[in-house]
Amino acid sequence: MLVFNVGICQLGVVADKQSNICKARSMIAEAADQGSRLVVLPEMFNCPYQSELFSQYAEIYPEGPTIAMLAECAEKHKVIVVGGSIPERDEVGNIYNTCFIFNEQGKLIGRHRKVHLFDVDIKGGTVFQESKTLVAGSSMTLVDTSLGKIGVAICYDVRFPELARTMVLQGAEILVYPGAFGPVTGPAHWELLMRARAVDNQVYVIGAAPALNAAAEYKSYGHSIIVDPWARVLALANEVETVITSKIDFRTLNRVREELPLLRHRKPEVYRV
Ligand SMILES: O=C(O)CCC(=O)C(=O)O
Repeated sequence: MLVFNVGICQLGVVADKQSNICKARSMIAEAADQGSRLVVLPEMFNCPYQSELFSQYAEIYPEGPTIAMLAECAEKHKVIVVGGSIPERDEVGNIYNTCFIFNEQGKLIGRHRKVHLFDVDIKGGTVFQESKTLVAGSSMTLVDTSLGKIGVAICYDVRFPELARTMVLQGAEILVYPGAFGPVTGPAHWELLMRARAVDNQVYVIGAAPALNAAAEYKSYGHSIIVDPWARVLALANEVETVITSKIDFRTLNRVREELPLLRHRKPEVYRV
């Protein structure tokens, strides 16, 4: 499909899992009512973003109320749902930061387990150790959909341009990043990174963040964003709970790639380390 709308549900995550699920359900409906064919949720939308809580909120596919809600909403509203992320437990007890992706029939078409875990210690700023409780995924996630090829990665994964480039070289036309940047790196890097991945790769980029919850231990920067292949910001939230939408038009992507043929001008033989 050449032209369609996409929506982001920037929901405020609270401690009560059931409330998060209900909120996601109603915001997906709102995005669909506004004409979105692809609806994106934020990282860890059923659970406060705290390592020690991930196990308590985790679900095992195909069980679990969050996973069931995503499938139901996709089928009911006939939309593709990129289900942000939730803690996922596998059969041997490992926990991943996982995005489940459902098509318009409510069928699972992809599952991205966050590849790059957020283990940082920024002096005077953010300290986070996802690897204390999470296991990293080990593969790239590209899904074929009725709207085109979509690459999905999660939050800190956006800092690795190689991942985005590889997805684009394999045909991705939209890169979707559920994320949850904080108050330190958010203002400094969130929009920059989303626009950088768009301009580097001449793709649409969608970054979906939770709204700011002032009572939460980890405070999301919000600022969900939709960027076009010329790195223009098509829609940008502030920090409050909201649905944002924008039109995606693949004629823009084709024109940008035709006029400025970056991807054809690459010289991979020069880039070897
Ligand atoms: O890369 C950043 O600055 C933030 C990353 C993050 O919050 C995450 O990966 O969950």
